[in-house]
Order: sequence, then structure tokens, then C-alpha cells
Amino acid sequence: MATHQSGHESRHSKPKPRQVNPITAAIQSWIAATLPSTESDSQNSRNENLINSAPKRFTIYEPLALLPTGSFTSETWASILRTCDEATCNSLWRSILEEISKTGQGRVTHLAVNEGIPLHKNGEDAENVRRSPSGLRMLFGDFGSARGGDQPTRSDFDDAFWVGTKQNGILQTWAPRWTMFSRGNVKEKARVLGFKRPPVGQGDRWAVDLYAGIGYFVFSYASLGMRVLCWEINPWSVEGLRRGAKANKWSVKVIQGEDLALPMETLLAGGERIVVFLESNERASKRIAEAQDSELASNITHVNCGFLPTSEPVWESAWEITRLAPEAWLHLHDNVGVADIESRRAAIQTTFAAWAASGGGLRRPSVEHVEQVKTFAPGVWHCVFDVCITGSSISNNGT
Ligand SMILES: C[S@@+](CC[C@H](N)C(=O)[O-])C[C@H]1O[C@@H](n2cnc3c(N)ncnc32)[C@H](O)[C@@H]1O
Repeated sequence: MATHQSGHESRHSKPKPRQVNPITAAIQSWIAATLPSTESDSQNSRNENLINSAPKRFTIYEPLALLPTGSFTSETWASILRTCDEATCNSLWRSILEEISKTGQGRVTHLAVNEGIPLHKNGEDAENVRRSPSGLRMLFGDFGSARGGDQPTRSDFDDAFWVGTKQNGILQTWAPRWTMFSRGNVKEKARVLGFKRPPVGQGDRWAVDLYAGIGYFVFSYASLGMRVLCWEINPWSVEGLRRGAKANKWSVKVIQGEDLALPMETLLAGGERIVVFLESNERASKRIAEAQDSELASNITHVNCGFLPTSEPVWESAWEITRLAPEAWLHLHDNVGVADIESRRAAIQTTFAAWAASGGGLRRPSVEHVEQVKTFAPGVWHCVFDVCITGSSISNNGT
């Protein structure tokens, strides 16, 4: 279970004996054991500065403790850490892990700093489309080899460091060296869990996730009883998704390599709850059209388009793949300035209305709801635009 702590008591809890923040406690004993003490004013103020500028918050994704951006980079910390040898630094990190483990929120053996997910990797022009966490600053513990980044083998997967968390009762797992994880999406996942469950006995209901990651939203749809088709280009995320699906006891199939050339009818014949294609979502609409020719995946009731700053490149595919569903919902993730949310909603409505008109006007799209998930930057919201499409008549029994 992921836990997040600031070291402050809740306003409503009974007064308890004041507890020292575990990171502060670790630093205090490390200073006492490591740094020469002469009781001079300048050393006292340096030590105070070390404690004040150290992080107080952490998130546990067992067995990893993740510290916030910028941790241990203040001038005082940078100069102390520069002069410490590896063993002395390690004794600090170990002491922090021990103190965090003592809080009873989970046993942690690895320590890292979350330096965010750069849109471009160092010095590279190309966009970091996989949203790889190249900013992860690994302080302590074996995070697995740097080998196998782009084309990992089964043994790279077996040797990697995996962490897990449970959100809304659903397990998720990932290798933090290779795959991002956004804790802030927990609210949106919970909202998805509140969508209508498919009625029993009326054929399969399907969901599609065009940016599956490690299954953040895929698992919400699976737990609602839908079959899910998903696309993801990062093999590390696909492996996390596969492991997570198994941990939640859902059948899962990964389609990759030569199998990508097999007919959709063959690929979907096993009836797995989750089928993930390790390839670009640019191929999704063609594949789904092929499946629908075989009367499979006709009733796609939800399509998740979860890419920021915008998922616009896949909106037309999402429109096309739902053409046989009597009622479909598209969930379009988009970063929007707070003052522009209404005009963005209107622009999305116009785009979909134009597609509807060019298809004969039978399907009726409507932007029914805008969910403001979290602030992405000052004045910018991560929004999800829910587009409801009605008016199609399903051509078969919905399977
Ligand atoms: C921001 S993560 C989204 C994961 C999850 N849906 C979420 O919202 O938290 C975006 C994911 O899309 C994947 N991705 C980017 N471009 C893609 C493409 N063309 N086809 C399939 N997956 C893609 C990346 O590898 C990454 O795992």
C-alpha cells in the first residue's frame, strides 16, 4: 500500500506525544555519529541548516521510499555529501530507511528522489514519449542494471527492481527505473470505478486504453467486468501491466514480436480479460476494425486517452473504434489553462460534431462532463473531457 507522510499530525487527531519526523531523527543520529563535533556556533548552525533543509515528506511504494524533488540538494547538503565517502553517505541513507521502516507504514530497503519526468531527456531533441523517469535519483539499494532499456529480455525483467502499491483496492506494479507512476491519478481511477458496470448476460462490454502504462486505468475497467484492449510502447510498462494483472487475478495476454502479425480473431480467441499490444496506438483503429469484422470487440463502451499535455493525436481513432457501440464514452486527457476550460470544451464539441456530420450525422457526440483531476502547473489543470456518443446501432450480439 502506498503511503504518503508529511510528519505532521492531522488536525482532528488527539494530541499525542510529539513524534520526531523519521528523516529528521535519522539525520540527527547520523550527524552525531559522523560529523566531528566542536560545539562551535558555525557547526551548530550548519547542523541546524542540514536538518531544516532536509526533506520531511516521503512516499512508500514498498520496498521503495521516494523523496520529493530537490531533496538533499541545498548548498549545505551538497557540500557535505561531496566530502563524504560512499560508506558515510550510505550510512545516512540506511539510517533514513531504518527510521521510515519503524513508522510501521511498510518496510523499505531502497531510497530514491523523484526528480520528475522530463518531456525531453538530457540533451535530446526527441520527446520522451515513454515518459521514462530518467530523473529518478537513486540514493540507496540495487535498482537493477541499466542494461536492456529499450529492448529488455526476460532476464532483464527478472533481475530488475519492482515495486508495488494498492490504490482503490487494485494492485499495481512497476520498475521505478524504467516506468513512471503518477500518484495524483488516484482520484481519476476512483471515478472510473464509479462508471456503470455492464449488465450480466448481454454479451461482452469492452474498454480500450490507448496509452496503457502499467495499467492504471486498464485495471479499473477490468474490475468493472469489461474486457480491455490496450496499447503501450514501453516494454517495461507492458511487463508491469502483465505482472499487475496477474497479481489482481485477471487473465492477461501480451501481443508482441511475430504474434503482432496474427489475425485479430486468433489473438482474441483465448477470451483473456486484458489483451495488451506492445506497439504504437497508431495501429489500434485498424486492428479493432479487423476484430469487428469478426464480430469481436463491437461494443466498446469506454476509451481512455491518457497522455499529457494532450491526447489529441488519438481522438479520431477513439471516435472510429466506438462506431458500433450504442453508447460509448471517450475520456480525453488534456492540460488546459484554468481560463480556457470552457473554450476547450467547445472546441472538442465542434471537432467531434464535424466527424459526426461527415459520417452521415447518425452518431451524436456530446462533451458531457469535464473532470479537473489535478493542477499540472500553476493555473494549468489536468482535465479529462468525457465525450458521450449515442446513436449507433450495434450490428450484432455485442460480443
Ligand atoms: C502518461 S503515461 C499514461 C499512463 C496512464 N494511462 C496514465 O494516465 O497515468 C503515457 C504512456 O503512454 C505511452 N505511449 C506514448 N506514446 C504512445 C503510443 N504512440 N502508443 C502507445 N503508447 C504510447 C508511454 O509509454 C506511457 O507509458
